Amino acid sequence: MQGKAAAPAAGTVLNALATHRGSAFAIDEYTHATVDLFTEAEIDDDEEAIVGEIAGAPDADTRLIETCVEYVLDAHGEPEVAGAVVRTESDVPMASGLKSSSAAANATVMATLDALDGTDRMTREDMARLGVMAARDVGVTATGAFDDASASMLGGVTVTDNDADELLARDEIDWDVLVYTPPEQAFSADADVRRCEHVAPMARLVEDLALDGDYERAMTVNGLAFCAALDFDSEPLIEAMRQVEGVSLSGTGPSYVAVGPRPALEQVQVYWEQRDGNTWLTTTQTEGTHTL
Ligand SMILES: Nc1ncnc2c1ncn2[C@@H]1O[C@H](COP(=O)(O)OP(=O)(O)OP(=O)(O)O)[C@@H](O)[C@H]1O
Ligand SMILES: O=C(O)C1=C[C@@H](O)[C@@H](O)[C@H](O)C1
Repeated sequence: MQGKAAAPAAGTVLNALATHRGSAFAIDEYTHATVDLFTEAEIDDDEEAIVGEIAGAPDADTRLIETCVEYVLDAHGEPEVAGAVVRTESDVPMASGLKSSSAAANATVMATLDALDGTDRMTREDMARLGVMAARDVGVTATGAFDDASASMLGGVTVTDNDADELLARDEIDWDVLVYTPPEQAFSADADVRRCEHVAPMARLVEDLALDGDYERAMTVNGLAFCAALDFDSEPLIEAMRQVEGVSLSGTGPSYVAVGPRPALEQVQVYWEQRDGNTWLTTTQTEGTHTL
Protein backbone atom coordinates (compact mmCIF):
# COMPACT_ATOMS: atom_id res chain seq x y z
CA MET A 1 0.00 0.00 0.00
CA GLN A 2 1.55 3.29 -1.07
CA GLY A 3 0.36 6.89 -0.85
CA LYS A 4 1.85 10.12 -2.16
CA ALA A 5 1.13 13.80 -1.55
CA ALA A 6 2.69 17.20 -2.17
CA ALA A 7 2.39 20.21 0.14
CA PRO A 8 3.38 23.79 -0.67
CA ALA A 9 5.77 25.89 1.35
CA ALA A 10 4.55 29.24 2.65
CA GLY A 11 5.61 32.81 3.40
CA THR A 12 4.64 34.97 6.37
CA VAL A 13 2.18 37.84 6.72
CA LEU A 14 2.08 37.74 10.55
CA ASN A 15 4.47 35.83 12.78
CA ALA A 16 2.50 34.20 15.61
CA LEU A 17 5.31 34.21 18.17
CA ALA A 18 4.10 37.47 19.76
CA THR A 19 0.33 36.93 20.16
CA HIS A 20 -0.22 33.32 18.98
CA ARG A 21 -2.23 34.71 16.07
CA GLY A 22 -0.55 34.32 12.71
CA SER A 23 -1.02 34.61 8.98
CA ALA A 24 0.75 32.92 6.08
CA PHE A 25 0.36 32.34 2.32
CA ALA A 26 1.16 29.23 0.27
CA ILE A 27 3.82 29.47 -2.43
CA ASP A 28 4.47 27.31 -5.47
CA GLU A 29 7.37 25.26 -4.00
CA TYR A 30 6.75 21.75 -2.70
CA THR A 31 7.61 19.03 -0.24
CA HIS A 32 6.65 15.56 -1.49
CA ALA A 33 5.95 12.62 0.82
CA THR A 34 5.71 8.95 -0.09
CA VAL A 35 4.33 6.54 2.50
CA ASP A 36 4.56 2.73 2.16
CA LEU A 37 2.56 0.61 4.60
CA PHE A 38 3.53 -2.96 5.47
CA THR A 39 1.82 -5.95 7.05
CA GLU A 40 3.43 -7.94 9.90
CA ALA A 41 4.59 -10.61 7.43
CA GLU A 42 6.47 -7.97 5.42
CA ILE A 43 8.64 -6.57 8.26
CA ASP A 44 11.34 -8.15 10.45
CA ASP A 45 10.85 -8.30 14.22
CA ASP A 46 13.98 -6.20 14.86
CA GLU A 47 12.90 -3.40 12.49
CA GLU A 48 11.46 -0.07 13.72
CA ALA A 49 7.73 -0.02 13.03
CA ILE A 50 7.78 3.45 11.46
CA VAL A 51 10.89 4.70 9.67
CA GLY A 52 11.38 8.19 8.22
CA GLU A 53 13.91 9.30 5.59
CA ILE A 54 14.56 12.82 4.31
CA ALA A 55 16.14 12.88 0.84
CA GLY A 56 19.52 14.65 0.83
CA ALA A 57 19.57 15.05 4.64
CA PRO A 58 20.55 11.70 6.20
CA ASP A 59 21.24 13.30 9.61
CA ALA A 60 18.06 15.43 9.81
CA ASP A 61 15.43 14.87 12.47
CA THR A 62 12.76 12.47 11.14
CA ARG A 63 10.58 12.42 14.26
CA LEU A 64 8.02 14.87 12.85
CA ILE A 65 7.15 12.77 9.80
CA GLU A 66 7.27 9.50 11.76
CA THR A 67 4.90 10.94 14.36
CA CYS A 68 2.52 12.15 11.63
CA VAL A 69 2.32 8.59 10.22
CA GLU A 70 1.83 7.18 13.72
CA TYR A 71 -1.06 9.55 14.53
CA VAL A 72 -2.85 8.84 11.24
CA LEU A 73 -2.47 5.09 11.78
CA ASP A 74 -3.70 5.44 15.38
CA ALA A 75 -6.84 7.20 14.16
CA HIS A 76 -7.51 5.46 10.87
CA GLY A 77 -5.14 2.47 10.52
CA GLU A 78 -6.32 -1.00 9.62
CA PRO A 79 -5.46 -4.00 11.84
CA GLU A 80 -3.19 -5.61 9.23
CA VAL A 81 -0.91 -2.53 9.01
CA ALA A 82 2.14 -3.18 11.21
CA GLY A 83 4.77 -0.81 9.82
CA ALA A 84 5.51 2.10 7.54
CA VAL A 85 8.30 3.88 5.71
CA VAL A 86 7.85 7.59 5.03
CA ARG A 87 10.18 9.48 2.68
CA THR A 88 10.17 13.21 2.00
CA GLU A 89 11.82 15.10 -0.83
CA SER A 90 11.76 18.85 -0.81
CA ASP A 91 12.53 21.91 -2.92
CA VAL A 92 12.15 23.88 0.30
CA PRO A 93 15.28 24.32 2.42
CA MET A 94 14.80 23.09 5.99
CA ALA A 95 14.62 25.59 8.87
CA SER A 96 14.79 28.57 6.51
CA GLY A 97 11.51 30.28 7.43
CA LEU A 98 9.54 28.86 4.50
CA LYS A 99 7.46 26.44 6.61
CA SER A 100 9.27 23.27 5.60
CA SER A 101 8.08 21.56 8.76
CA SER A 102 4.40 22.33 8.07
CA ALA A 103 4.74 21.22 4.44
CA ALA A 104 6.46 17.97 5.49
CA ALA A 105 3.77 17.25 8.10
CA ASN A 106 0.88 18.03 5.73
CA ALA A 107 2.33 15.96 2.89
CA THR A 108 2.96 13.04 5.26
CA VAL A 109 -0.51 13.09 6.83
CA MET A 110 -2.21 13.18 3.43
CA ALA A 111 0.11 10.54 1.91
CA THR A 112 -0.60 8.19 4.84
CA LEU A 113 -4.35 8.62 4.37
CA ASP A 114 -3.84 8.09 0.63
CA ALA A 115 -2.01 4.81 1.34
CA LEU A 116 -5.06 3.75 3.40
CA ASP A 117 -7.33 4.87 0.54
CA GLY A 118 -8.86 7.17 3.19
CA THR A 119 -8.35 10.83 2.23
CA ASP A 120 -12.13 11.30 2.67
CA ARG A 121 -11.93 10.25 6.33
CA MET A 122 -10.69 13.68 7.54
CA THR A 123 -11.31 17.27 6.45
CA ARG A 124 -8.23 19.04 5.18
CA GLU A 125 -8.38 21.43 8.17
CA ASP A 126 -8.26 18.42 10.51
CA MET A 127 -5.35 16.92 8.55
CA ALA A 128 -3.46 20.18 9.20
CA ARG A 129 -4.45 20.03 12.90
CA LEU A 130 -3.07 16.50 13.16
CA GLY A 131 0.27 17.64 11.71
CA VAL A 132 0.29 20.54 14.19
CA MET A 133 -0.30 18.08 17.05
CA ALA A 134 2.71 16.04 15.87
CA ALA A 135 4.86 19.20 15.54
CA ARG A 136 3.98 20.21 19.11
CA ASP A 137 4.68 16.74 20.43
CA VAL A 138 8.16 16.53 18.85
CA GLY A 139 8.96 20.15 19.77
CA VAL A 140 9.69 21.69 16.33
CA THR A 141 7.31 24.62 16.84
CA ALA A 142 6.75 27.51 19.25
CA THR A 143 2.96 27.98 18.90
CA GLY A 144 1.96 24.89 16.90
CA ALA A 145 2.08 27.01 13.71
CA PHE A 146 -1.50 26.34 12.57
CA ASP A 147 -1.08 29.53 10.46
CA ASP A 148 1.66 27.89 8.38
CA ALA A 149 -0.03 24.48 8.39
CA SER A 150 -3.41 25.85 7.25
CA ALA A 151 -1.87 27.98 4.48
CA SER A 152 0.06 24.95 3.20
CA MET A 153 -2.92 22.59 3.55
CA LEU A 154 -5.66 24.87 2.13
CA GLY A 155 -3.62 27.13 -0.18
CA GLY A 156 -4.11 30.90 -0.41
CA VAL A 157 -3.62 33.13 2.62
CA THR A 158 -4.93 32.21 6.06
CA VAL A 159 -5.24 34.05 9.38
CA THR A 160 -5.40 31.81 12.45
CA ASP A 161 -5.57 31.55 16.21
CA ASN A 162 -2.77 29.10 17.03
CA ASP A 163 -3.95 28.51 20.61
CA ALA A 164 -7.34 27.19 19.44
CA ASP A 165 -6.02 25.91 16.07
CA GLU A 166 -8.86 27.93 14.59
CA LEU A 167 -9.11 29.40 11.09
CA LEU A 168 -10.13 33.09 11.40
CA ALA A 169 -9.98 33.89 7.66
CA ARG A 170 -8.89 32.43 4.33
CA ASP A 171 -8.54 34.28 1.05
CA GLU A 172 -7.48 33.23 -2.45
CA ILE A 173 -4.80 35.62 -3.64
CA ASP A 174 -2.81 35.65 -6.88
CA TRP A 175 0.57 37.28 -6.33
CA ASP A 176 4.04 37.13 -7.74
CA VAL A 177 6.47 36.41 -4.92
CA LEU A 178 10.21 36.97 -4.54
CA VAL A 179 12.05 34.83 -1.98
CA TYR A 180 15.56 35.39 -0.60
CA THR A 181 17.09 32.59 1.48
CA PRO A 182 20.44 33.33 3.14
CA PRO A 183 22.79 30.36 3.59
CA GLU A 184 21.92 29.76 7.26
CA GLN A 185 19.29 27.84 9.21
CA ALA A 186 17.07 29.15 12.02
CA PHE A 187 15.01 26.53 13.85
CA SER A 188 11.63 27.85 15.05
CA ALA A 189 11.99 25.95 18.32
CA ASP A 190 15.11 28.05 19.12
CA ALA A 191 13.52 31.47 18.42
CA ASP A 192 13.55 34.03 21.25
CA VAL A 193 9.83 34.07 22.07
CA ARG A 194 10.21 36.57 24.93
CA ARG A 195 11.68 39.22 22.62
CA CYS A 196 8.84 38.57 20.16
CA GLU A 197 6.30 39.17 22.92
CA HIS A 198 7.65 42.75 23.25
CA VAL A 199 6.36 43.54 19.73
CA ALA A 200 2.82 42.26 20.49
CA PRO A 201 1.21 45.73 19.92
CA MET A 202 2.68 45.71 16.39
CA ALA A 203 1.48 42.11 15.88
CA ARG A 204 -2.06 43.15 16.84
CA LEU A 205 -1.88 45.96 14.27
CA VAL A 206 -0.66 43.45 11.64
CA GLU A 207 -3.56 41.14 12.52
CA ASP A 208 -6.10 43.98 12.05
CA LEU A 209 -4.58 44.86 8.66
CA ALA A 210 -4.59 41.19 7.58
CA LEU A 211 -8.20 40.65 8.66
CA ASP A 212 -9.08 43.77 6.60
CA GLY A 213 -7.38 42.15 3.59
CA ASP A 214 -4.55 44.71 3.58
CA TYR A 215 -1.96 41.90 3.44
CA GLU A 216 0.88 43.86 1.88
CA ARG A 217 1.04 46.60 4.50
CA ALA A 218 0.44 43.95 7.16
CA MET A 219 3.46 41.90 6.14
CA THR A 220 5.73 44.94 5.91
CA VAL A 221 4.88 46.04 9.48
CA ASN A 222 5.43 42.41 10.51
CA GLY A 223 8.82 42.36 8.78
CA LEU A 224 10.05 45.52 10.51
CA ALA A 225 8.84 44.36 13.93
CA PHE A 226 10.17 40.79 13.74
CA CYS A 227 13.51 41.66 12.14
CA ALA A 228 14.04 43.83 15.21
CA ALA A 229 12.75 41.24 17.70
CA LEU A 230 14.61 38.27 16.20
CA ASP A 231 17.73 40.29 15.36
CA PHE A 232 17.70 39.85 11.58
CA ASP A 233 19.01 42.48 9.15
CA SER A 234 16.26 44.94 8.11
CA GLU A 235 18.27 46.07 5.04
CA PRO A 236 16.58 43.58 2.62
CA LEU A 237 13.24 45.07 3.73
CA ILE A 238 14.36 48.63 3.06
CA GLU A 239 15.72 47.62 -0.37
CA ALA A 240 12.38 46.01 -1.27
CA MET A 241 10.28 48.90 0.11
CA ARG A 242 11.76 51.14 -2.62
CA GLN A 243 9.80 49.00 -5.13
CA VAL A 244 6.93 47.09 -3.47
CA GLU A 245 4.43 47.46 -0.61
CA GLY A 246 4.68 43.93 0.76
CA VAL A 247 7.91 42.51 2.21
CA SER A 248 8.68 40.57 5.38
CA LEU A 249 11.02 38.31 7.20
CA SER A 250 9.41 34.90 6.70
CA GLY A 251 8.70 32.74 9.73
CA THR A 252 11.54 32.87 12.23
CA GLY A 253 13.97 33.66 9.38
CA PRO A 254 16.40 33.69 7.79
CA SER A 255 14.35 33.97 4.52
CA TYR A 256 12.63 37.14 3.31
CA VAL A 257 9.56 37.27 1.03
CA ALA A 258 8.31 40.18 -1.09
CA VAL A 259 5.07 40.45 -3.08
CA GLY A 260 4.03 42.92 -5.76
CA PRO A 261 4.07 43.54 -9.51
CA ARG A 262 6.57 41.28 -11.30
CA PRO A 263 8.70 44.11 -12.83
CA ALA A 264 9.08 45.65 -9.36
CA LEU A 265 10.05 42.26 -7.87
CA GLU A 266 12.62 41.79 -10.66
CA GLN A 267 14.21 45.05 -9.56
CA VAL A 268 14.26 43.88 -5.92
CA GLN A 269 15.80 40.61 -7.17
CA VAL A 270 18.75 42.63 -8.55
CA TYR A 271 19.40 44.05 -5.04
CA TRP A 272 18.88 40.76 -3.20
CA GLU A 273 21.03 38.73 -5.60
CA GLN A 274 24.04 40.73 -4.44
CA ARG A 275 23.73 38.95 -1.08
CA ASP A 276 24.98 35.44 -0.24
CA GLY A 277 22.29 32.79 -0.68
CA ASN A 278 19.48 32.13 -3.16
CA THR A 279 16.93 34.55 -4.56
CA TRP A 280 14.12 33.27 -6.75
CA LEU A 281 10.76 34.31 -8.18
CA THR A 282 7.67 32.21 -7.64
CA THR A 283 3.91 32.75 -7.21
CA THR A 284 1.24 32.13 -4.61
CA GLN A 285 -0.57 28.77 -4.65
CA THR A 286 -4.30 28.30 -3.94
CA GLU A 287 -4.79 24.52 -4.27
CA GLY A 288 -2.95 23.60 -1.09
CA THR A 289 -1.82 20.06 -0.26
CA HIS A 290 -2.89 17.36 -2.74
CA THR A 291 -2.35 13.70 -3.48
CA LEU A 292 -0.18 12.67 -6.43
N1 LIG B 1 11.38 17.92 4.29
C1 LIG B 1 11.27 17.54 5.58
N2 LIG B 1 11.07 16.25 5.87
C2 LIG B 1 10.93 15.86 7.15
N3 LIG B 1 10.98 16.67 8.22
C3 LIG B 1 11.18 17.98 7.97
C4 LIG B 1 11.34 18.48 6.64
N4 LIG B 1 11.51 19.81 6.73
C5 LIG B 1 11.48 20.12 8.04
N5 LIG B 1 11.29 19.03 8.79
C6 LIG B 1 11.24 18.97 10.25
O1 LIG B 1 11.03 20.29 10.74
C7 LIG B 1 12.16 20.75 11.51
C8 LIG B 1 12.45 22.20 11.18
O2 LIG B 1 11.36 22.93 11.58
P1 LIG B 1 11.39 24.54 11.59
O3 LIG B 1 10.01 24.97 11.99
O4 LIG B 1 12.52 25.02 12.41
O5 LIG B 1 11.66 24.90 10.11
P2 LIG B 1 10.76 25.68 9.11
O6 LIG B 1 9.40 25.09 9.11
O7 LIG B 1 11.48 25.68 7.80
O8 LIG B 1 10.82 27.12 9.72
P3 LIG B 1 9.69 28.24 9.90
O9 LIG B 1 8.67 27.68 10.84
O10 LIG B 1 10.41 29.43 10.47
O11 LIG B 1 9.14 28.48 8.55
C9 LIG B 1 13.29 19.81 11.12
O12 LIG B 1 14.19 19.67 12.19
C10 LIG B 1 12.57 18.50 10.81
O13 LIG B 1 12.28 17.80 11.99
O1 LIG C 1 6.73 27.61 15.35
C1 LIG C 1 5.82 28.45 15.30
O2 LIG C 1 4.90 28.47 16.09
C2 LIG C 1 5.85 29.44 14.23
C3 LIG C 1 6.97 29.56 13.44
C4 LIG C 1 7.07 30.54 12.35
O3 LIG C 1 6.90 29.92 11.08
C5 LIG C 1 6.03 31.65 12.49
O4 LIG C 1 5.96 32.42 11.29
C6 LIG C 1 4.65 31.09 12.79
O5 LIG C 1 3.72 32.14 12.87
C7 LIG C 1 4.68 30.33 14.09
